[in-house]
Amino acid sequence: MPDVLPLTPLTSPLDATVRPPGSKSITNRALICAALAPGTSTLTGALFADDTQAMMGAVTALGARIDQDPDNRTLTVAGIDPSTATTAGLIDARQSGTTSRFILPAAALLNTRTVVDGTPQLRARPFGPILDALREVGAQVEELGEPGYLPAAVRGPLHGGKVEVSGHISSQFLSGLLMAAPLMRDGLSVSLTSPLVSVPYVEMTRAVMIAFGAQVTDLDVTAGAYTPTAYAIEPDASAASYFLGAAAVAGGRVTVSGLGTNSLQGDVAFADVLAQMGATVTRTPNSMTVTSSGRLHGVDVDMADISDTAQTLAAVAVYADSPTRVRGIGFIRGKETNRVAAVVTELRRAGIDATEDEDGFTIIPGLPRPTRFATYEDHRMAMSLSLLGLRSPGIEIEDPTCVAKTYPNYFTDLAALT
Ligand SMILES: O=C(O)C1=C[C@@H](OP(=O)(O)O)[C@@H](O)[C@H](O)C1
Ligand SMILES: C=C(OP(=O)(O)O)C(=O)O
Repeated sequence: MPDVLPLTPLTSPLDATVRPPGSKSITNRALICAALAPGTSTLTGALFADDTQAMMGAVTALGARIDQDPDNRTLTVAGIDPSTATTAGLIDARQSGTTSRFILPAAALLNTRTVVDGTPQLRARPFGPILDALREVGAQVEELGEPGYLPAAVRGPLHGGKVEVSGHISSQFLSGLLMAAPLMRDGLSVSLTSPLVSVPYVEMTRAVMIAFGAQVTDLDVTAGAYTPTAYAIEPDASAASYFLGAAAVAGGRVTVSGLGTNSLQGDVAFADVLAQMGATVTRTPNSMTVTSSGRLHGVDVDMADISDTAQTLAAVAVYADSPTRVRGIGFIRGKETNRVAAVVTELRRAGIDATEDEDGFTIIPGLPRPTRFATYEDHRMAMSLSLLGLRSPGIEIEDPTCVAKTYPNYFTDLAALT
């Protein structure tokens, strides 16, 4: 992959079927549950990318053993008994929010000290709420850098019981606590101290936990154990947004296979936003299709539940016939980069009238000029802005390999669409 990737606009409408790689969020949840289930679990359809390699390294550090079979997208996991396991002592969560926020409570189940750290990008993201909650449930927590940030050390065991956690910064704190909770002495009952963002991810957490034999109702988890399980992981719905967005931008039809009406992922609702913009969306139990003439209307939409697709929408909105306002996503300023500022800055450099709002952004459609887009070490900046290259000449993507965080073959799969 070159340092800068030039893109060539399509000359005819799309007519393609694509199956994105496995869901990052489901893979990393299944890895946690499998690692905490004494015995052998098999995960099929798994994602092989930087974020899931980070999680594999993390659970391995806690004593789980993983056999990777990338050709068959399968992981075989031999889980641990946290009451007797010992840790390798240091976990590098790399750039991965899910790995870091999910492994902290899991590591804190063990009666030995684990340090969790990550890249400078991850060190800049918030951890205060989960570190405070872990103290409340019995962990010894050391904040080794800035208070409320990585690196941090944790040591258990955890008595569990009642705990409060905020919901407005990230749902990952809650998901991480819930997944460790069956192994806490008293189980766990969580109260939220602020409104929850990314709600569908918590529903996903419960679904994966239940598949591995946990007892969880709403935010209450009963003490018990995980059961080793054979678990099938569906394709990544956030990744699918780029291909569905491609159909909207370039016109034509794109079908995403493996993501149907019963998906665990909230991000499948991105297709409904495209429908509001004028595209046609059809779903079957095992696929979704977007068909578009390329003529789109702007929308006013709250994306607090599906914020990983907000940048995708920003790219699509450039080609609508009226402005698009995205609300409810102020918290994405704390993701891989400040995503509100980054997307607005890059679209403005392309001559598009985009503005930052307190809780999101507004995009006034226009004709993008040839632009070399910066990507801020954010896979979603690269994948979203690539959609402009399908319709407008002279679009280039800097540092295209940053997509390796969740989708190493993205640009190959994008090229294969045509
Ligand atoms: O739980 C998860 O798997 C995720 C939750 C979301 O994060 P927040 O809860 O921080 O919004 C999402 O952006 C992230 O990509 C994956
Ligand atoms: C926010 C993201 O990832 P994470 O929080 O898991 O690092 C993402 O994949 O867009």
